[in-house]
Amino acid sequence: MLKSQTAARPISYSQESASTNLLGIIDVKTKAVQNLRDALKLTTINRLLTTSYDEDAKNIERKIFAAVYQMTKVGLMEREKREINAIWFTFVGLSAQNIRHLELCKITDFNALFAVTNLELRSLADRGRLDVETKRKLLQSTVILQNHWNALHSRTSAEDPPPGPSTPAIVTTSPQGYNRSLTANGSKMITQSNSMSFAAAPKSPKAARLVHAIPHKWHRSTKFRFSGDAVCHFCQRPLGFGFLNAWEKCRSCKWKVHTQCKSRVGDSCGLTPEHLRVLFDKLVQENNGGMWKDPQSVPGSRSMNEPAFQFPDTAIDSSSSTNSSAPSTPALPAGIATSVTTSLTAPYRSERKFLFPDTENYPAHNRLPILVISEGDHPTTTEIEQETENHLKTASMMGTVESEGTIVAVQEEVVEHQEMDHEEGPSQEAIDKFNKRADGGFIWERHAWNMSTIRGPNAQRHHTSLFVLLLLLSCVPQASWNEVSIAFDTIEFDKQNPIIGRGRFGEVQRGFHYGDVAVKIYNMEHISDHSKRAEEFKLEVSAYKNTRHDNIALFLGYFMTDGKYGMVMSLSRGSQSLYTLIHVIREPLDLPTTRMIARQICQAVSYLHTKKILHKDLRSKNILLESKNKVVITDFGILSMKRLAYPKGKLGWHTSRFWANYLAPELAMALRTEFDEHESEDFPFTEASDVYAFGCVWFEMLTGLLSYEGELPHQILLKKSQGVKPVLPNIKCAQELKVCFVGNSVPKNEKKIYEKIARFAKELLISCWSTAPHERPTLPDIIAKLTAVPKKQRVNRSPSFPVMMKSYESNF
Ligand SMILES: Nc1ncnc2c1ncn2[C@@H]1O[C@H](COP(=O)(O)OP(=O)(O)OP(=O)(O)O)[C@@H](O)[C@H]1O
Repeated sequence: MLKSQTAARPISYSQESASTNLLGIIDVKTKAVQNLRDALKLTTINRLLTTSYDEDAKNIERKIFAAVYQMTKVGLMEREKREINAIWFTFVGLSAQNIRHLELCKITDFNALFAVTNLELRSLADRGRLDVETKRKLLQSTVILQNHWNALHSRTSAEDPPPGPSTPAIVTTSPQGYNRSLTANGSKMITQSNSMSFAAAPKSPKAARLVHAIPHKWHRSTKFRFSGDAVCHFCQRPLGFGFLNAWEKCRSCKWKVHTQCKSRVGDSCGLTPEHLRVLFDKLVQENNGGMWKDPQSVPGSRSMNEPAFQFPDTAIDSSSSTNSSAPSTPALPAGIATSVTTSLTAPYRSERKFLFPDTENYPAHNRLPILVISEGDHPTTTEIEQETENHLKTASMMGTVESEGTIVAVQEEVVEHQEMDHEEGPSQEAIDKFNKRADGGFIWERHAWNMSTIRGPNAQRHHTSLFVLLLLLSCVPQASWNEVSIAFDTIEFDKQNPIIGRGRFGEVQRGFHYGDVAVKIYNMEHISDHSKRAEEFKLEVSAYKNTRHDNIALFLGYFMTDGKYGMVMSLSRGSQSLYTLIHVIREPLDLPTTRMIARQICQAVSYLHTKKILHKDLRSKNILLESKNKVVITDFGILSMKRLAYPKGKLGWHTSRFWANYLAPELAMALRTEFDEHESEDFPFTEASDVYAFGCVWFEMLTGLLSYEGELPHQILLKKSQGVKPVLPNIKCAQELKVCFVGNSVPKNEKKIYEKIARFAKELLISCWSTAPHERPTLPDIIAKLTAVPKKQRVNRSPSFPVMMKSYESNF
């Protein structure tokens, strides 16, 4: 039976060459690979992928998988893993181009292949424009491979430590300075998809569990709690409100528990953000080649408000046990499963993922952060609550993706009158704080945020410069602030049409001050201590004050008068942003224009980075069209988590519309449900997160669409946290790029150049969207690439381009 089938379906050329190539590797890993070669000889791809195959075929299949599995155990090098992966894909029927695409999407070995969910794989296949049949084969073969993998794993786990696809050695470093090497044995997969029936993975032997002992650092809260909604992480009962609550909070893992529950929690607090970062580096960047794992599978999910990473040894209540009756597979949030009701409290789940042993149950407080969209000035809390409620009701009723809600509120009158000191720089207190930081142990300060400092791992490198900057602010003769201070009453505001627009952090008015100017009046209500507002405002403005770049809105001066805090800048004549051009006027940009704008954005942001300033809010709305061949960027360094948390309430973050669309995955992962002053200081904005945002703007210019267009903010957060990248939709951009995304027919004689340009555009996009921040290109790299982009002989011009942008051909 077996022989006759083999004879009927000879191995195709590609399979033969696949197995021949394989031999090169196999020489070194003889025994294991010999099995694979034998197995490959016995079968054909068609049989492998048919759903109704007979017993013999199944046996052959098993042999293949057993061989592949064995092979992975013999300790392959990265290159070999990559090669085998490519051979496997060839064997499955993927073309070299398909394989290249998957590799670009970080599917370079089995680990990476198994780390993506079925849905993600489908999306990757769509993005790579795999034809229907190849896509089917890829999906099906992956499921089969994984299925066998699990079966083999369960058979061998008793004898060997299972080498499964997500069993990396993890090294965590604790603040106490000890290193430990952890091996996540017994990785487990769960499935919610009916189409997949993975063999149940066995529980790992007790001895192989991770041991994790970082003592909690409890401190008793003396805060007055307005809301009684927060629950004890241990017993899940309310913590209480007012002063009548007796609860304590761990400074490391942020668990809040009743005092009486504390003794039952155990003394292992899990992973601090620092641990998480190291762990992520190991898991995500090294093992998965940039693909985010499911937040539940790695302790990094702590950053999404999950509880500390608890292992069975330290399990604290029945709900965290695998034997618990608590549902371990809660509903998939909307946006992942198509018809699932939108739920803001839905825990993160995905179709197929690895879990560390005994960790799949997380308590119910594991929530997605809520983003309340506010346009214009700060809405009142009631408005926000009402809006959110309506929003949720609609979303849950419809079960579909709807557009974002918008709250536009009238600016509350600023009643406070404050004594202003025009002459002062930041206070001595602020400078002392920075001194302290420069001296020794680094403390994240709120000022550091607002000063748009370089964050995260780079901070150590940069805080000295920050200190220098502050020192300059204080030591430079007072005149430097005086020179740029403008008396409010010397500004003439346009009486007819004063307001240019309102943003989340203030409004921009048209004015005259020795020429036309734009005056941005800041909301400073998020600083409750009035005496600190001026200082805070100056720190924000200092980011502008110290910049001089052709593509950055020109700072002319500032004022602080009668509770009004404002900045005067050059008026961008069109008062039109890139956002308006792309999404309101809906102007398709031709390639030279796209390239020119992109280059100018990169130059400006790169300049900010050299000044140790992070933009933190780079998006098309903050890119103004200054003239026909010039853009300027604004709104940099203003965004802070404290601002987003205002007004305080039980609800989440009050963000501008589409804020989540531009948020780098690591930021989405770091976003918690509640604002915590100490945690938010550590929000990981970096140069790389600015590069990610640039990728989104690049995407917008290419496609005329926002990334994740039409999706609700929390769905976007969820997808980002799971490494699901936006699907490339139909492209409305210039003809030369269309070929890349939708394969439109192009003149034959220009096809090659079109393809080259398109490939460049796409690769730039993919690299900026790398999940691992360190894999994103730097801005100078991007500028170099943009400069080298192939040029087309004839430029397609957009006839309906706005007045200020008639032609850019001359630039190229
Ligand atoms: N220098 C400027 N010249 C002309 N128009 C400007 C200038 N700066 C900002 N604007 C316009 O003023 C409006 C409000 O800008 P602002 O930066 O306050 O908010 P936004 O970016 O639109 O919204 P948000 O900050 O909430 O995302 C925008 O339409 C923007 O294009």
